[in-house]
Amino acid sequence: MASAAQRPAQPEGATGVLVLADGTAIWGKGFGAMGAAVGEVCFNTAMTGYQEVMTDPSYDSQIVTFTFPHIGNVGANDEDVESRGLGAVGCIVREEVTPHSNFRARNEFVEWMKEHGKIGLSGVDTRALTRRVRLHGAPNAVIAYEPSGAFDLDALVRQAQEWSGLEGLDLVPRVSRQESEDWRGGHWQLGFGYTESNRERPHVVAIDYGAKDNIFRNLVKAGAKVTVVPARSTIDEIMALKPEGVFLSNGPGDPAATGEYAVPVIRELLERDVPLFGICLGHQMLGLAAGAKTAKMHQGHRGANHPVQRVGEGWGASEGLVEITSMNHGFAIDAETLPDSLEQTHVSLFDGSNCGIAVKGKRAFGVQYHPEASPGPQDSFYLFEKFVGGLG
Ligand SMILES: NC(=O)CC[C@H](N)C(=O)O
Repeated sequence: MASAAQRPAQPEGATGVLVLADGTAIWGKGFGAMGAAVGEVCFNTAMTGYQEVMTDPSYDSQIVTFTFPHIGNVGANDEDVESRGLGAVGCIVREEVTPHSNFRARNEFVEWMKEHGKIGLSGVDTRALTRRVRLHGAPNAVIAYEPSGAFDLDALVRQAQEWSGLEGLDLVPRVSRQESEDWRGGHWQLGFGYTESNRERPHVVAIDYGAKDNIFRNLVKAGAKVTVVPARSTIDEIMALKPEGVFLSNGPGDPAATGEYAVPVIRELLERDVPLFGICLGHQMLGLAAGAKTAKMHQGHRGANHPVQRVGEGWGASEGLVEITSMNHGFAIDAETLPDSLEQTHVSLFDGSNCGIAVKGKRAFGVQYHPEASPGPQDSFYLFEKFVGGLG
């Protein structure tokens, strides 16, 4: 740990700080909610969609460094959110947030951050921080905002050091719905907002491990009736809803730490030949249920421009098709551990890591990336059509 003497002095006017578990203090200007929050520092390379990123429940216990320097300049609205205020605990940005300029804005980003209890830090050399994450992996840290500028750095360092880290941590119970929900919202249209659907089938039961709302909107857009159920729903509770397919959502934390309640249910669904579609955490847990293993990545993949190649038979492999995708994950299925029952359908063109699996002989597949985008490109919508279109 860096001693107080090794740390650069607090600059004049600094009201925010990021303190890494190794004792490094990175100063800036605080905004949003006051206080301190612990999490893993990651970086996201998307140029747009900061509200969606900040409200993606998969980011629970993470502090997002935005590599794009101008964040907050389209303000905040009530529509571009992916959950009811869950998601990242804080964000780090290069430039100070300026007043918004956008016809859809209803609020300033700094006010919105405050209302959602999220801490912001601006004026940080985000290139240097991103480089540090790339070279040394994602550090545990505390982000803190105190308008008076009075910080107890030693206490913040201790807080960062005492945190368990994401590996082995199950965060799903914190973010999952506690009650089932009849989901009706469809896609968004300029001037109309979100559309509504009254379809009754095919019926998809979506297990909420910390889901992004746009996944449900995409299922609706693809023609499904969606019932969202809590993460700890039992196999009997799920089957009582007579699902024609079950969707396994994204979510925060370590997939291997959910093994006690989520993975056995997924294994049972597989045995009963229920069609399955998993995204991100749901994909990882589908892999675990089928016998594969997951591992923590060095720095993870987060952004809206990640190229993925289709390599599976019947998935466009022969045409060499590539999708540009939205990603947010720090764990991945280790392709070396895929059992014979699983086929690798997609791989990352950045590092060759696993990005898709299909269970041979069953209608069950998953992707590591976010085909619902939000933010990001919509190249992968075909996956929703493939899942919903194949039901019933
Ligand atoms: N977006 C997600 O579902 C993330 C899955 C998992 N928490 C990971 O970081 O890899």
